[in-house]
Amino acid sequence: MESVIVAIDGPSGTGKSSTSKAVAAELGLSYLDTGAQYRAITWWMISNGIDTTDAAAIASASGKPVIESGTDPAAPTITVDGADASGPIRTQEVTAKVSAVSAVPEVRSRITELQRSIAAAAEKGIVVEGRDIGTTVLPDADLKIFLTASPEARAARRSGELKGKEAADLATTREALIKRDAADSSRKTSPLAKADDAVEVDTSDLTLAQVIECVVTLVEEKRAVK
Ligand SMILES: Nc1ncnc2c1ncn2[C@@H]1O[C@H](COP(=O)(O)OP(=O)(O)OP(=O)(O)O)[C@@H](O)[C@H]1O
Ligand SMILES: Nc1ccn([C@@H]2O[C@H](COP(=O)(O)O)[C@@H](O)[C@H]2O)c(=O)n1
Repeated sequence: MESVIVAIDGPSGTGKSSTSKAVAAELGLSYLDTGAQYRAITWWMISNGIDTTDAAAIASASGKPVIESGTDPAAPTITVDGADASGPIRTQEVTAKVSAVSAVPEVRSRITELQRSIAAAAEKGIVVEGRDIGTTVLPDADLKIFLTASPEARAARRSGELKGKEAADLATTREALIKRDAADSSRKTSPLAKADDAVEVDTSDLTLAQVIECVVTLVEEKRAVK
């Protein structure tokens, strides 16, 4: 079977990671979480005392960390300078600072190059999820999906996920999602945006299983005409 490249973009909490992992596993493809890479570089900046509001300092340090992503959808990995970063990149501090770090053009060009090389090395194909995959990273992807969902649905999903850990109330979670999306959509360099040729799927009233089935069908249709 021919290799296939699938780009899945959308705002925070729309189901990109869950859907992408499941679709890749079902179709025998690799999987890349590009948000984890931006979180990893943000974590490195914080750990190394770099002021995440200082774009010049971030730009000059952006080439230093070595970030590696494992692309098995059953067990994706992320390391920074050889150390497992999968836990530390999910803290609220990293979530609050990642939009500022990922807006710096030098960070984006470095991470974009890394993403393209990972996609090119995926022999059977890959599902890559993020914010600018269809518009900038892989504009020639075979299939582009843009997932959306209402802020209410997304906040409810996130609150359920955080229960008992760093849980916040629904309204606070909703505001935080909206704020992060606004920052990601308004940055100058490759903002969060739907590619003109992307298929938009509103997941607000769909179960995760329904979204996965929808995307698998779209990939199979593309493969059939390749
Ligand atoms: N269609 C759905 N129905 C109900 N819950 C869902 C659905 N899709 C995803 N979820 C749940 O919502 C939460 C967020 O999903 P996920 O992490 O996949 O979103 P995301 O778009 O990758 O978010 P982010 O960009 O913030 O990483 C998870 O707990 C996931 O299980
Ligand atoms: N292609 C991408 C992917 C992510 N980002 C930035 O990373 C943040 C975290 O992403 P998650 O998917 O893990 O929530 C996101 O808010 C963006 O700031 C990006 O810029 N481009």
